[in-house]
Amino acid sequence: TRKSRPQRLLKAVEGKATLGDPQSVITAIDHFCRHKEWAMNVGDEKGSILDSLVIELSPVNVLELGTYCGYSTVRIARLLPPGARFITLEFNPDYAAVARQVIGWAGLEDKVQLVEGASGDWIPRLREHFGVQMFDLVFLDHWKDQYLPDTKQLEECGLIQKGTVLLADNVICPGTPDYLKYVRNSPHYDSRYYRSHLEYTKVEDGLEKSVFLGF
Ligand SMILES: Cn1ncc2cc([C@H](O)c3cccc(CNC(=O)c4cc(-c5ccc(F)cc5)cc(O)c4O)c3)ccc21
Ligand SMILES: [Mg+2]
Repeated sequence: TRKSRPQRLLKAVEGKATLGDPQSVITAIDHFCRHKEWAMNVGDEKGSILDSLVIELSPVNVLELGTYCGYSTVRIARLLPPGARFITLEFNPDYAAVARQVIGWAGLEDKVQLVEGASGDWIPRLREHFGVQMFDLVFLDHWKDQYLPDTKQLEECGLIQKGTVLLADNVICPGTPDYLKYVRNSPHYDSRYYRSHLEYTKVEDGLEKSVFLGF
């Protein structure tokens, strides 16, 4: 059977990137998606905004919802301080299999814990299973209608505390209207929109950064 898009993307990494060099993995994926076959990675333009926020925050505990092929996982993990803990949740086993290899090519497997399963099932178990108390940064990039329920569940589980930064991809395209309304209207969040473009296109999209102010 024909290879899947994630498998074709992985082939491009294996053919172009240098083993153990995260930047070459990022460059190989961006080149493949811009010139060969579009894929829903956060991409280079929004990725640069993500980079600057990770560098500024220097987070110790990071959660990513929606690994896909591991592109944003590599972007984030390559910038984390030693001893940081990074959990990324992926429910699709084919995506998870490709992501493990992409993360491995970047030489970042020791910095990332890829957990196979759905966010809603895992969020209530992160504290006792991984001994994590709270997250400094949560990157939301999974099903767009899951951003809001998962944010509420993270609040209820005490995994979002004063200072936690939520960074949401695709708040314009495909769009996350209910989530956006919530974080922008809630007195408990200080929210800001970083205008950009849908990965590898001229279509408007952007990232929403929301800092939890405490209850
Ligand atoms: C519950 N749970 N827990 C873990 C978990 C993990 C997943 C998967 O990683 C997964 C699978 C399919 C879709 C997504 C969401 N991503 C998107 O849908 C998206 C679309 C576009 C776009 C934009 C314009 C188009 F024309 C087409 C697609 C651009 C983007 O950047 C995207 O992120 C995520 C799903 C649910 C999960
Ligand atoms: Mg996205």
